[in-house]
Amino acid sequence: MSNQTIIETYKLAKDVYSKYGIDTDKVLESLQNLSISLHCWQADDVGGFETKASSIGGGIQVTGNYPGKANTVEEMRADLEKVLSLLPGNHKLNLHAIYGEFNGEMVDRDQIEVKHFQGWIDWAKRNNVGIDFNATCFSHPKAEDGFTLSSKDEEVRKFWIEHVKRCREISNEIGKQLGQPCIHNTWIPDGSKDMCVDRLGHRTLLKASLDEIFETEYDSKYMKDAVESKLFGIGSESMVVGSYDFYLGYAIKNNKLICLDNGHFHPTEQVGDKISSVLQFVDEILLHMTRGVRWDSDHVVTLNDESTLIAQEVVRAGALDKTNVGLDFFDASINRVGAYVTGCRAARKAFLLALLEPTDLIKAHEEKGENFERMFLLEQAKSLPWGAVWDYYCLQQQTALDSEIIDVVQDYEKSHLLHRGEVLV
Ligand SMILES: C[C@H](O)[C@H](O)[C@@H](O)C(=O)CO
Ligand SMILES: [Mn+2]
Repeated sequence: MSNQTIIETYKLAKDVYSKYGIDTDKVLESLQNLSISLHCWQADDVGGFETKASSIGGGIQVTGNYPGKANTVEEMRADLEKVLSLLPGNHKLNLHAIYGEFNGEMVDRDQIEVKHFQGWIDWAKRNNVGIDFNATCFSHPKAEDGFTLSSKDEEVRKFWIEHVKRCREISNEIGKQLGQPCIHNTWIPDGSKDMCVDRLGHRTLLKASLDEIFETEYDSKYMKDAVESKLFGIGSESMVVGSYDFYLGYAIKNNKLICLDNGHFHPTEQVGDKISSVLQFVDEILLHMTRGVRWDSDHVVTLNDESTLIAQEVVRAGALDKTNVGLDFFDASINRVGAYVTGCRAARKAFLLALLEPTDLIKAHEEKGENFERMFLLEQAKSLPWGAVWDYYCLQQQTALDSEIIDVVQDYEKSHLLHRGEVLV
């Protein structure tokens, strides 16, 4: 499609939306202000750059051995730069602590420092992105029995407390250097495969660990804390210490962000439905947008009912400025750059659709009890010409159109990904 056709089609779409009271130019401004945090771990199957790499643990699993995994920090940065070039809008990079540059040194998790992440901070400046950060409390010998911050082994618990404290300190420094808040998210794998009778004991220990970790207060200009719950993991099917009840209570009481990962709930629960509830009690939320498929919480995001409802509920609540959008998926069975591009573009499309929704009109019907009319308009909104608005946005942002993505990703696969070492699973 020529640029001229895209512009003309956009004008027609703009006209259609204006009849529903929607100003598409304003919508695109809001969409541009939405920053999406791109998780680094899709590039290398949650491997990281520690010298003594442990295999992935903590109840998460990556399946597949598609060629082209990023094996070095340079390869990962090249992939991320390629991905960013194919995404419209603003972004952050979401780093895990295992992605430091340790230069062949064995640096254990309780020893990490800002200097190990300086290369990423400089890279972020060059690429005009912010950074978010995560303690890595899994894939480590001291996490092998399934407990970290809630461990009854005091030495193990102290080790992980020190790790998370250091991660918060690093996050604060990242925020200072980049001049924007770095969200530090705490997710731990702790849980039990089978019936655990001392749930109270483990949860009491987790609370005590978090209280100790959060004793140091940082300026929210530079760093903010989030806590992430989970329903179950592989090997923690019967009890997860950091459950939703636990962390929602903790976040409300201690003024932390609650991280809502939509792969971490029962499949019939809707994270979209939780947003207007939790926002009554917490100032901000962190989203981990993902796609749960049966037992797996981490398939690539698509524009499905779930991602759509999440975005709609954020926008309907007027809560874009209270919502930090992150992605969380890892699929090693397909081209990883393609996975990023699909997932991130789908997440942004969900927000575009939500911003284009004629919510005031629909609400007016709802308030009159006209529920057929509400349902019909919601259906109609699905086929309004939002694709024309998306294409125009991509053009405006000087990034590839959907129709160009497959070729670009295939070219990169041929020129870069296929020349990398074999992925051994
Ligand atoms: C690697 C991430 O920290 C991890 O996916 C976490 O956010 C999670 O969702 C665990 O299931
Ligand atoms: Mn997550």
